[in-house]
Amino acid sequence: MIKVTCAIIEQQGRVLVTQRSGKMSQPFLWEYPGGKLEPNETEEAALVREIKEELNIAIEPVFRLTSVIHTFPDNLVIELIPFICRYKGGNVSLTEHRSYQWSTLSDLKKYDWCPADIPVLNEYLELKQHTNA
Ligand SMILES: Nc1nc2c([nH]c(=O)n2[C@@H]2O[C@H](COP(=O)(O)OP(=O)(O)OP(=O)(O)O)[C@@H](O)[C@H]2O)c(=O)[nH]1
Repeated sequence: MIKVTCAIIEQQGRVLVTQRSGKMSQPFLWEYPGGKLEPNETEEAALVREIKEELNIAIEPVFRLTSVIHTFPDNLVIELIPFICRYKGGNVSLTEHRSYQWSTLSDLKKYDWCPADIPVLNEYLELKQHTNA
């Protein structure tokens, strides 16, 4: 099973969402940016590294949500490990993705998400409803 970290990056009540490019697997679907853990890397370190590589911004992972085990049609299995993250600085510049948006919470459900991200989105919105954080 491949461990993949992903970041729910918050800034001023909005969340950064990214669209996969036509060259990637799951082309044009939306996701939380992130990527695979390297050997001996912590989840948090992998996420900070991937976000710097993919978006050129600095983040701080703050709160881990429940991970999601997802099996793709070709039998690839991933563990998607989400963290709510604080945006620390830098301007977004895309190196791999097709596009990005700072989405309001109420718009998040409108995106065409990677299937593995749906339970993450639901848990996140549930948490936000109950904490008002
Ligand atoms: N980064 C990221 N990957 C996700 C999400 N949801 C999801 O199913 N994945 C899947 O997790 C795997 C690892 O993501 P990745 O973005 O590091 O993949 P990669 O470029 O190294 O390889 P690949 O795109 O050729 O598969 C991919 O198969 C990707 O489709 C998500 O929210 N964020």
